[in-house]
Amino acid sequence: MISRLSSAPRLQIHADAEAMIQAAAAAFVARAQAAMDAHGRFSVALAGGGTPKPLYELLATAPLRDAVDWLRVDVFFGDERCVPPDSPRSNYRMANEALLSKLPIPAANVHRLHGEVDPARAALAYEQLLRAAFRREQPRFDLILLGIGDNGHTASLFPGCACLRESERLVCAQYVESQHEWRLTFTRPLINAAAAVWLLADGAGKAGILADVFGGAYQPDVWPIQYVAPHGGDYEWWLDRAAAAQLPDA
Ligand SMILES: O=C(O)C(O)[C@@H](O)[C@H](O)[C@H](O)COP(=O)(O)O
Repeated sequence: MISRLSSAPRLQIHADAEAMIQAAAAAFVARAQAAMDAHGRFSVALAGGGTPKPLYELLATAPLRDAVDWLRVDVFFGDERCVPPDSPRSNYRMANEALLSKLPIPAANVHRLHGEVDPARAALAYEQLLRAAFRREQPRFDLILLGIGDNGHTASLFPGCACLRESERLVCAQYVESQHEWRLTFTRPLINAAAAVWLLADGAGKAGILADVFGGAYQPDVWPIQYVAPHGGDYEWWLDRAAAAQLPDA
């Protein structure tokens, strides 16, 4: 099966979820160091969902925690539910509990999406913050982490959402019918400008949708992850064998 994606990802397939997370954590540390060597700092956008949580926990634990100069890391979020930061549904809360609160990282380096304020205002404020932080019109993250839902959504780019068509804005507020809630999300132009985009997925429950979006028809309004195609950046899928079971040569 050949990928019909406009930018085919490099597949990083590991025996199980634990091995995948360990390899991704080691690669995260290497990428952070490479970015710092190249331009002094490392900018990363974290994903929500359950899959990256063990990655965050591993990065928060020695020896990996001590292998990164966290003073030179700038942390952002690729999406957020419109809830307060102490909500159990908050992506910030999960990342803070699993990783950020355990690191010697200055609070000023951590930039959360404000899910507790008016969604349109929160999206605009984050976009302005990004443009100021990157000091350029088109911010280029060193690394954006993503997950995938079994309906093909990624970040909070859900099937059929108007924000899928966004070509100017970096961050959008979107009412997601299927979730009955407002979300804040990075847009396609921001994701695709990144130096690296990693999709993390594990478990048999992700095998069908991964095979569909990899080898099926190109229909990104149905499977929004198909819009991910970093131009001039690396695109990698970090998978365990169960998630990769229906991909070619897996
Ligand atoms: O806020 C979120 O929930 C997300 O950022 C979302 O896009 C997530 O990455 C996928 O739904 C996969 O979630 P799992 O890792 O829990 O399968």
